[in-house]
Amino acid sequence: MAALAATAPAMSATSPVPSSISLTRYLIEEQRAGRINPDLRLLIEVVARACKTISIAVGKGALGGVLGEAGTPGEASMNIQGEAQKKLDVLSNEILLEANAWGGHLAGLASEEMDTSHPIPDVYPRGNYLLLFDPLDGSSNIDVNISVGTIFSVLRCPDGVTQAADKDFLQAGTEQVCAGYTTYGPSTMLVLTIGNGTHAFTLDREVGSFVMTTRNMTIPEETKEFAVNMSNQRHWQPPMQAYVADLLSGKEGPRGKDFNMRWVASMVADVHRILTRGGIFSYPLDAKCADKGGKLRLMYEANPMSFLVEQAGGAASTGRQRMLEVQPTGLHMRVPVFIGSKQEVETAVRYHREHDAEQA
Ligand SMILES: O=P(O)(O)OC[C@H]1O[C@](O)(COP(=O)(O)O)[C@@H](O)[C@@H]1O
Repeated sequence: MAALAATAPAMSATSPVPSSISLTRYLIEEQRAGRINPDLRLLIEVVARACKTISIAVGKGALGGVLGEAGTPGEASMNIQGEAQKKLDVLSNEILLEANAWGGHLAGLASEEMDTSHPIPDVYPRGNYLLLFDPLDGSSNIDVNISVGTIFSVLRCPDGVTQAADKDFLQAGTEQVCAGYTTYGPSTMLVLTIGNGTHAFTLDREVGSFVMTTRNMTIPEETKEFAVNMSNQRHWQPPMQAYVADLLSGKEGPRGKDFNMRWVASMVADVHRILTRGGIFSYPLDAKCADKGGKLRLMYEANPMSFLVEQAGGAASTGRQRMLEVQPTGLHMRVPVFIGSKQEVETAVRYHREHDAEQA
């Protein structure tokens, strides 16, 4: 499947789901339709199974002794991002590495929690795909029992490469063949795209399998709901200041309507809300993260979420460029993020464009 065109599939309204279409049945039907091959189907099944294991660990919480910081008292364990790792960050990472090492579908893995890409041990067969993941997104919410999640993205390994190196992962988001996230909240849900719409599956804990609960998630083009960490406002650039000031000025202001705000501080939870009922999520460039190019990671967070949102009729941008067309310069590259209802993302982009034109 060549680079993703800029258009999502013809949007059919969110379709009611006949009873009990399991993830396995959905993937087999997609394979029969020639939209995925057996290797990618099995890779998705392996990732889903790892997420079930993570869901059990997250669900145990303090009873499982998995809350709190990793490392030893007084010596936190830090990741490549310079962040103190939580026990569940480390455990989720290990679960995903172990589950995907021996499957034979991968030529390499890359994790938000690891400095460099992870080779497939020589003892195991290798495959043609590259898997990238944020093993546990929303870490700051783990110990306070708020939804967290796992985010993943699949790329093809360049031809002729059997053991992938970091450079082989540096492909634009348009090259993704699959993306998804699992959110560990009141229920555990897997949201997935292989480039044929975005679909939601809920974990049936009795049966132990993911069952489709929404086919063709569709994001309303317009919204009255925005998500941003307002406490960063003083650090924002002028176009972001102007955009949010107009949002907050309500129906008396230039936007002519009242907006409501939500901020879970777990990207998976905020984006899941947007995929379910619309909205815009933004983590703009601000003075605190300007030296890094942004707060959120392109490869593990922005790209997979952008593929899912575009496939649901939404849009995703850095504020100045379509997210999926950004050329990665490193595994841990960070970007500003505007994602969600199409017209609202286009409006946020327009504030940046007009500001840049005035500065030119
Ligand atoms: O702490 P802040 O500034 O509200 O940022 C919250 C954002 O950071 C994140 O937690 C970053 O992700 P990680 O937890 O994977 O580091 C996002 O999930 C969330 O949207």
